[in-house]
Amino acid sequence: PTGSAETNPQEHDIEYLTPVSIGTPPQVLNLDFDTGSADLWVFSSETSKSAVNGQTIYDPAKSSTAKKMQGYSWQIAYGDDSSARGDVYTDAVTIGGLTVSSQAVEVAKTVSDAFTSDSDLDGLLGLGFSTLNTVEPVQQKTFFEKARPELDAPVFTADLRAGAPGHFNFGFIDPGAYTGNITYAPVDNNIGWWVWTSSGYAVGSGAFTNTSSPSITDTGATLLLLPSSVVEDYYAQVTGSQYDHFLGGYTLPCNGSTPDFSFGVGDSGATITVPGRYIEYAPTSTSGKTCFGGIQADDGIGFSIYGDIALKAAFVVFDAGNMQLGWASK
Ligand SMILES: NCc1ccc(-c2ccco2)nc1
Repeated sequence: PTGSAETNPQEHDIEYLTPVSIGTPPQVLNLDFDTGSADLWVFSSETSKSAVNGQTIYDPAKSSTAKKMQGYSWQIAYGDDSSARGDVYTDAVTIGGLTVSSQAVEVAKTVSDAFTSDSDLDGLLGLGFSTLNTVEPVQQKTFFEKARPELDAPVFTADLRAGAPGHFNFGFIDPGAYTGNITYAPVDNNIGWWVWTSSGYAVGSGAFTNTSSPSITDTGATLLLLPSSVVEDYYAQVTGSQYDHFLGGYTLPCNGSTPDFSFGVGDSGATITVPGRYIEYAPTSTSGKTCFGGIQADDGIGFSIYGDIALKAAFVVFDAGNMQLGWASK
């Protein structure tokens, strides 16, 4: 079997939400597919009423296939300081025609304010390695790891688009979704993320700088976070850019003249080019003249984070069979 689901950008492409059917009869929730975590959690009938603000909830009592995992619980905190916790059920979960009959569905009892404020997001679906899963007393598998043995191929792909619907596919690589070749880099899953080594970068039409940096590919992150040396080099070539201490990041004119950013994959010279307009991430004020930069520093994290700003420019293959990450232009 395979699965193919359309994923939709929220305002400013801050996150991408994908419809997921849970239970019998199906309850459809819009989830943030996150290769940077491994919990599938949802707003639910158990979520404190004051914390629900327009989200669609999953109610296990209305599902004939829901089973409570007695004594199981979960609690998660993300890099942006958002968090959630609750109980665990198993139920049927279907994504783009692909069904896992008994998937751990983590129902939220409490969520942090940031989730309450995001009325479009009904939960997250982790696509990181299950060693990151927070369920106790026994860690649970992700949807992909549960589906993997049945898939035509042990892969899933992300095809995010700037301001337009894209796709998450499971079990196959769509040859029509990319141009040129897919270049693969080995993945080290020891810390649970999809970790690979970027080989360098170029600014605009400038020379390529060879510099290896450990990176994670994170569909649940909005921006492209890179080593400060790279970020300083990039913005030094962006007229009118500056570091805004109040905002805690670089800003630049949103005037369409921002240079592209290219990053290297593997040592065969393959690169992915992020158009400069993607790096004019979002206006910092109603005047719309200044934008917050889509490229920021990865200081203090320990590796670079290739989030949606980079992913929008590529077709990405998460190949668990060969433990490798494939990048292609599109
Ligand atoms: N990188 C995982 C992730 C995804 C979304 C969110 C989030 C917070 C408020 C709304 O959304 N936080 C963390």
